[in-house]
Amino acid sequence: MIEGQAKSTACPGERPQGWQVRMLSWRNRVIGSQRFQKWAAATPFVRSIARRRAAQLFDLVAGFSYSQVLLAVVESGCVQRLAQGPATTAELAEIAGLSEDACVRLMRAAAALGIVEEVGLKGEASCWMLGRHGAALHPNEGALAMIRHHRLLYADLADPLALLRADRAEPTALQRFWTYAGQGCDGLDGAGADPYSHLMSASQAAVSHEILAAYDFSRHESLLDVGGGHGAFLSAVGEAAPRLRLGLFDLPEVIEGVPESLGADRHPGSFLTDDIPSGYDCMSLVRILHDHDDAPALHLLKNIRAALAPGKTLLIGEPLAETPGAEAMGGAYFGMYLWAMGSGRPRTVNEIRAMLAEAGFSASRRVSTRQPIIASVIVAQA
Ligand SMILES: C[S@@+](CC[C@H](N)C(=O)[O-])C[C@H]1O[C@@H](n2cnc3c(N)ncnc32)[C@H](O)[C@@H]1O
Repeated sequence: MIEGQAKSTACPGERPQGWQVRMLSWRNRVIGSQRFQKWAAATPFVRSIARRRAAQLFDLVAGFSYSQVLLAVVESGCVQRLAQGPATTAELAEIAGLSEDACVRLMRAAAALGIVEEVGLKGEASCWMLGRHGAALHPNEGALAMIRHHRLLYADLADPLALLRADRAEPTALQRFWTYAGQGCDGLDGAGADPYSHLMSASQAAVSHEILAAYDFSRHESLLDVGGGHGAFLSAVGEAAPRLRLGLFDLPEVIEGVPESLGADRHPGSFLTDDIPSGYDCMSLVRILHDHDDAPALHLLKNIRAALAPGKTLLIGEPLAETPGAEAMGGAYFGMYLWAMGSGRPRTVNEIRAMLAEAGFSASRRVSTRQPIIASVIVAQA
């Protein structure tokens, strides 16, 4: 489904000003007052709102602990074992290398988060199966890979103020992982690209699913995926549109790992220092633009514009900042992740459209996706 107009995302000028700011200040004074809090807790109907808000605030305070419970049940192999059916505490304790006491503590924590559920089986003291979140999670290899990968982000965020005060001048765990990040055009180093290329391939299925449900590539003759990694996105597009001629542009070290079976033309190079090859009527940037600060991101868009004939198409697919209903994903998750990575920022749809116009694209529009928390799509015409 294609929207004619980009959905409006607040620009700084559209944010609350003047009397609205005074109203918000009044609201904050009321919410923060002990008298109001006591009144809200004691008043029927308002009480249920107050409880919900208190629970949300508690989740904010304790969320880091929830994420570590998730890491423990995934890394221990318990989620994968429970995907095959219920298991006893004794069996899970053995798989996880834990005492039964520790295992019960972990499982109860995971049950409270909806990852597992405690069930009664005849003759067993305690037995467990997957909960709602565990059931959704276990077949999602990409999400499981990201949960493990988050060890690095967790380490970088151990002292969040120190991370921010370093102003990206100190090396971080994430910067060492994403070897191309934070090095600018001159010091670019794709060596050691295998770990991130595998992580990207593992987490690509959900992204290509969203993009392919939103956009029909069979209207094109050829597609160059810029920053295409090991070709997971191209492979999914190739299945959906078998007549499309495929090309993949990425750093030479990454291109080496592209399987022959992909059947795509390979173009090794850096989109920051080399020209993008021409001769394609569509190009894609999937989870690329947000990796780069504004100057290199604009350079990349200009580079692509120069390689596309007038009227030809660029598709950008990535999660966006200020996505309604998924604001925390953009500002709080990607904002901090990309800061720690040393390069890039999440952008709103309007920020990307403004950059596309500056790069010389004649038109752009947002295409709705079913799960914008995974990927949004912007399509531009050269
Ligand atoms: C976050 S990954 C996304 C990979 C893929 N598009 C996906 O969604 O799975 C970023 C990709 O951009 C590539 N990349 C980073 N800097 C690059 C550059 N200067 N030139 C070409 N490719 C680059 C990386 O090697 C990596 O494959």
